[in-house]
Amino acid sequence: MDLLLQSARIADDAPLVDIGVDDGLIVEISDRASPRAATTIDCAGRVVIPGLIEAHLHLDKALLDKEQPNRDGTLAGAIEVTGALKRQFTAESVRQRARQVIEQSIINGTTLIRAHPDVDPIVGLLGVDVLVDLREEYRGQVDLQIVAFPQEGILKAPGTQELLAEALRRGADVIGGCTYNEANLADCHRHVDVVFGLAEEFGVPIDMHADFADDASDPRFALAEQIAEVTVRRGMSGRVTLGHMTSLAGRDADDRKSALADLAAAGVAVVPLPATDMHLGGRDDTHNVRRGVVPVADMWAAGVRCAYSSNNIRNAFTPYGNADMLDVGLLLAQVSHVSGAPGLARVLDMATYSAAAVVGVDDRYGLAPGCRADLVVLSTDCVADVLLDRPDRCFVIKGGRVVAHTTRTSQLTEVIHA
Ligand SMILES: O=c1cc[nH]c(=O)[nH]1
Repeated sequence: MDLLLQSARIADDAPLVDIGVDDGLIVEISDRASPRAATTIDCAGRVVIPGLIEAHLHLDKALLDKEQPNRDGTLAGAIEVTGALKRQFTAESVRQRARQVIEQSIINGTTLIRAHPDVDPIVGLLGVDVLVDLREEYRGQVDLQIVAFPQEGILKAPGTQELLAEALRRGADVIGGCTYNEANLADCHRHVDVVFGLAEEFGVPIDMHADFADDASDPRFALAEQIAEVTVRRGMSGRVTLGHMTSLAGRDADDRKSALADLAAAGVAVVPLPATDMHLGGRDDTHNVRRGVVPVADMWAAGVRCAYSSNNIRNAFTPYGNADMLDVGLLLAQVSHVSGAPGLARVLDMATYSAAAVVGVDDRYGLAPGCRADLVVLSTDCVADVLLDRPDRCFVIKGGRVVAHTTRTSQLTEVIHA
């Protein structure tokens, strides 16, 4: 056996287990596995979870906030500032910033990142090319999926459709979209058609930014039902994901329920990005400022497959973040009025099992014999408290190999009484 995790907590209502790993896979979970292993980690009752999945991250645009912040805090402001900064991007600058965030992610227990590099006439395929290289460089430490993302629109930025096709030829795994950045509703519909056409031509899944606005009063930001209909008609159920979808929060309850029912029936997944959605949303509200995050309890009730993610790290879209999925999960819980063990477990599920289904790697994901050994040992002894405790990622294991560990120099902390 290559690796043995002894005395691991994988459920609060069951005894501790030993987890045996061989050849990159979990081969045994039992109350006492054979102690013969090349490497043994004594978990001493600490929680082990499957690797965290960052389902939506703009690595190419990370860490730009010191260069130029977003002056008015709006989505339009973020696109404008970043559009200007993009003109100075070089392969080296993108690589260096992306590497920093990839390594932060690994240290924080992420074992798969779905990255959305911009593809447009400003940057061309720079981000895609750099990420294709980084996908190889980090193979075995973290899996990278690459989404070709038309941030500037497709109809609005002529030449983008051809660049998207070339990105897929050069190795992008997923076709992206950005419906909200088209000039009118007809172009939004054409945008959706182009994206589905490319998905069919290249046999790839779809992951679009859509309905990113405070409310759905402008039909350009109310495409949920149309995308659900196209998904079913074009036989793409289970292969379409939509990021943001914040305008769902601004619809009245019945309308939202109906849109979510359509998305669930069509097998369309939704990924809220709470740090960005809250930061950019509600900017015109003078009182009772909106939270601007799609209500997760309604998605759960409707049966919509969902994940959450960081989206951006420290740039004009999101001037926060440490690429830490547990941090973002706690934010999502707080923003969404989620409390109690069952609710918090569902939020954690959105970063693990449900996220694995969203990005299409759920076949051998999890804590069971036969699953890939992508695991995180946390400095807490209670599964229900994983989000609340903000635990250290003591060991991060990718494909059965320890790829990061955090060692506290002192475990002793105490209050000094007068
Ligand atoms: O369109 C968007 C929205 C959020 N973050 C981005 O990078 N792009």
